Amino acid sequence: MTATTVRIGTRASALARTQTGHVADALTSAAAAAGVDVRVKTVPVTTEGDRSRASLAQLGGTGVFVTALRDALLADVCDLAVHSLKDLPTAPAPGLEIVATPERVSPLDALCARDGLDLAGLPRGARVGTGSPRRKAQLLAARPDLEVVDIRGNVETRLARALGADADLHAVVLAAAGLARLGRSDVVSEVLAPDVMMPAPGQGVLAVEQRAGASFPGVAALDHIPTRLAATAERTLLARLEAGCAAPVGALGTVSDDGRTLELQAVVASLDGTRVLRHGASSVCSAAWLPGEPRPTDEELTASLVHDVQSAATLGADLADLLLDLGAADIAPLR
Ligand SMILES: NCc1[nH]cc(CCC(=O)O)c1CC(=O)O
Repeated sequence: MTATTVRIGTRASALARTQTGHVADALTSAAAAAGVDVRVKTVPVTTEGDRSRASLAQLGGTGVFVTALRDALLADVCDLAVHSLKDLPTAPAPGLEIVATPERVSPLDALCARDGLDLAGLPRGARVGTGSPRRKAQLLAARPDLEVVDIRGNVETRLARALGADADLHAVVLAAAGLARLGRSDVVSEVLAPDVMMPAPGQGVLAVEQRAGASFPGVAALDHIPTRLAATAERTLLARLEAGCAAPVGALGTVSDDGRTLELQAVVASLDGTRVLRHGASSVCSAAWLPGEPRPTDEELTASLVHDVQSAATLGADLADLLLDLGAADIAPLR
């Protein structure tokens, strides 16, 4: 049997390489289970987001990590690209499609503080680092006394600001998923609950992107249905708010264990944390997929999946409309 070679483009950062490695391993196993011999070749790609020292807000946020990988896909330099879904603009990319969202790791944010302190235990006026307006707003809503410091850089650089020998901050806030993928969950002093720190839409979800219409063995099997439904609701909400990834907007979708309900919670906050709009809604799912049971075949899934994805999108759009009716655009700079 001849092996099919699949080229996966990846950014050079440790987080990107780890994420790509997870997907590459899962792809090789899924293809092998289907009786296909797949060799994965990793193609390194550099992006503006990796090169620049400017803050995310300065760079304009949306898409800085993504464009070079997408160009590589379109130029046929690679076959698949692995993105953090939360870094992907909500607008569809012409000529490309997201073919799989593997099972989500934790969606939540994590406080990494000196001396293992939790948020409530930080001293008055403590300096906490984050480059994210969403995290800043919610930190200030919980603890108005904190001094939130704008920071940038890869995960290790940011951790060093709070935990390194020359630390100048009391704590930093990072995505729990990124830390888990890097094997650095040991530095987490508190996983922040969504009623304190609503995560970014798509946080903790990986998106596997390809040229539209392409087909590589094993890739479709990487898709995790509850993850796709949650991500669809979160990202449709973000798109309907016309908000970018630098807007102070959080959202979290959760599929119930019986597969019958998709719950969506969302937060829109003012940048100084003094006003926080929080709402939730839910929709009914077909329960065609149940956690712990083997994944149905695509043929079995298609009709119910199309229906569930559509309901998830409607849930996100309706919750966004409700937030807009309640004054979301007056509270937060959405664009
Ligand atoms: N914007 C950078 C980024 N993009 C994805 C992750 C973490 C992993 C994820 O959310 O999937 C991070 C780092 C962070 O926010 O701490």
